[in-house]
Amino acid sequence: MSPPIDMNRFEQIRASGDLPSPKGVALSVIQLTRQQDVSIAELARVISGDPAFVGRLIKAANGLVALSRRPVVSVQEALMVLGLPAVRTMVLGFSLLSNYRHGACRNFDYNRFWSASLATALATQVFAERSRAAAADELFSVGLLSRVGELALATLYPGDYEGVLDAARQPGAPALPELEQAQFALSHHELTHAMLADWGLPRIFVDVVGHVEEPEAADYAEGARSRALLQTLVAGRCVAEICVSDESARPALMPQLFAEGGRLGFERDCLISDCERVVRLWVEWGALLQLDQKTPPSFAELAAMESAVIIPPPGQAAGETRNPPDANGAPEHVRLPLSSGHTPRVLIVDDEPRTRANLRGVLEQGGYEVYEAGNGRQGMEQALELQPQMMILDWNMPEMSGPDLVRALRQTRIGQTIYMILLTHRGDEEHLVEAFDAGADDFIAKPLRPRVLAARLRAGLRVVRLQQELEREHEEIRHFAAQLAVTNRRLQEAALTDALTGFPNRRYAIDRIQQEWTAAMRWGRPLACMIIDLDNFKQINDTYGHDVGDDVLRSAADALRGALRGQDVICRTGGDEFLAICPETDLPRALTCAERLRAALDRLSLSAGEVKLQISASIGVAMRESRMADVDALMKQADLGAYLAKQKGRNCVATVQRTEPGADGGAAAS
Ligand SMILES: Nc1nc2c(ncn2[C@@H]2O[C@H](COP(=O)(O)OP(=O)(O)OP(=O)(O)O)[C@@H](O)[C@H]2O)c(=O)[nH]1
Repeated sequence: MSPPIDMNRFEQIRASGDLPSPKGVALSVIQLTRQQDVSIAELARVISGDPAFVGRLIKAANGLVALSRRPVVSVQEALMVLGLPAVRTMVLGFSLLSNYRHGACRNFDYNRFWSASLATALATQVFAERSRAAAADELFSVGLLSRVGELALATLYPGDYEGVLDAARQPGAPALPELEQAQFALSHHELTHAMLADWGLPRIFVDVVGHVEEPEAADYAEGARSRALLQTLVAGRCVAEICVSDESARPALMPQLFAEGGRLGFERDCLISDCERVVRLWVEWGALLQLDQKTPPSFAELAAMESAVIIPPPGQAAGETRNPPDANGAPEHVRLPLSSGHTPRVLIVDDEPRTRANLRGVLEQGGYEVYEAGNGRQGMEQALELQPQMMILDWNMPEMSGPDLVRALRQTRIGQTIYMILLTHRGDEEHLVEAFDAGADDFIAKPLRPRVLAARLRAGLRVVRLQQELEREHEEIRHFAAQLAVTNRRLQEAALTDALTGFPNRRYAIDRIQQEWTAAMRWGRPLACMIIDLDNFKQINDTYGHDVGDDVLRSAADALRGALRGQDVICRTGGDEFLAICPETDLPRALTCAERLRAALDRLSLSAGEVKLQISASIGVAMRESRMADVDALMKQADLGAYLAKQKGRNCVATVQRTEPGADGGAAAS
């Protein structure tokens, strides 16, 4: 049973028009894929209007063929590899990612949300290859969208959701879905479920996603596909949680990952190697999507230190993982500028107003922007909110001592880079060691001497500036690497593409048919190919000029593309010659397909100015036979077929192989 959804409530929300929804090219692609008779060519044309999506689609397709074939380089090929349902959901996911990467809900960390969704997508995909729960390509998108209800609530009700997220963070607060129900009469996972159903995702995925927050409540039978799917997705989310958590919180999440992996029947080593692969993909994808990611985890190291002692954050018991920090866990959304050109921000945390006033005086004289907090808890909140470059903290304070605050902050991503100076009345060795062990950068004994304090701050500032410089360089490198990846892909694509028709070129064709040959040999599967040679094309060039010849070639390519089956690959191998590679195809089927291509060219109506042009092609067809030595022998047979077709008077299909079922040799013309 899926969780109950108040559809009236959902309809009201949908009617508001504010739900996250695909836009632009993505919307056109989704509408096109709903049509029964959409051609791959038409879809590829629309997709090519969004270069960012082209890159992501090709990368996703390569993720699937990486182990078995040469890289996918064109949109057409990517569409063939992925299939329409997967492409549709993928377009949806990427469109939402592009359009909803920022928003108005201040407590909702959009970057963390997408970073976690991406990791879920990749982990679910990688695990699915092992668990065989579903086609890995579809699971990528299901993973990417599996928490879209959270984004929807943040988009629909930014102000109210801010309050709900805040309330959920308080110690002893009810679970987030309960708070959401109370506020909006709908929880985020119910909304996810309703949105996926509304977008037309396959029923099985919608149901499974509906159960992912409470898998134990799902009553799927042992061995059922839904059960395996749900388990795969739950394990995927577990990996994602580790990826987006602070380094200090990660070890505590490992036992849960091992438990989920165990439920899937994965050996510990296989699980870890899968997770390491997920991390590599997550880093690559994160750069491509320009997400600001946490330092990637090493699952091998985390597995090795599973027994290490974990210091729990305040208010949480060691090993407690029931409510791990989620996309809304830490208020990391405020990214204040870190440039060295800006006035450095200093936060003073001290419960004595007089000390704060003294410090403020010294700091303001030094040109710092000064903020104050009167106790440790406020200090924690303000540090995360303001992201100061430096903090001066008193040792003894109510609620949370200075060293405890330093320790807690060092566990957060923001707190790791703040330069922290602890103040104390005592300057003995024991205090000094304790201060540095807690994670402080410096230590000053009271009473404060303004000149000494100013000198210490200047020294600290040098460290801060160096850190900022490093961070900026990292940022530039990340950005540069992402651009380089895109440029490389474009170059690779250009090197293997025929500029006139957009088809893969001869170089690609030779590689590709060799790979299909090897795969067909290995698995004992049929493989056919055809050589399509336009008839009397020289005459067109000679009579109407090269430009008209080019137009004819483009039109012929479009006609071939539209008439070809999804699994076939077509390349331009010469001036007026094309090669179609047809995996899993025997000779009779290849002949039928060739006849369809011939008819498509014959039907073409072209013109050169006022003159109507008629074109045709001679097509030679051949199929792999066990006696053939290599792929060249196959191509040779197809060539002979094309020659035979020319001999027979052109505009026809021919083969030099026997066409009776089961024939594996001989020579007969069709
Ligand atoms: N317009 C144009 N013509 C090209 C291109 N590449 C090759 N050609 C021409 O294509 C023609 C191919 O002619 P042939 O190989 O003699 O064959 P055909 O005229 O089609 O005759 P049959 O194959 O015997 O039917 C030549 O005239 C080439 O110059 C190109 O990119 N654009």
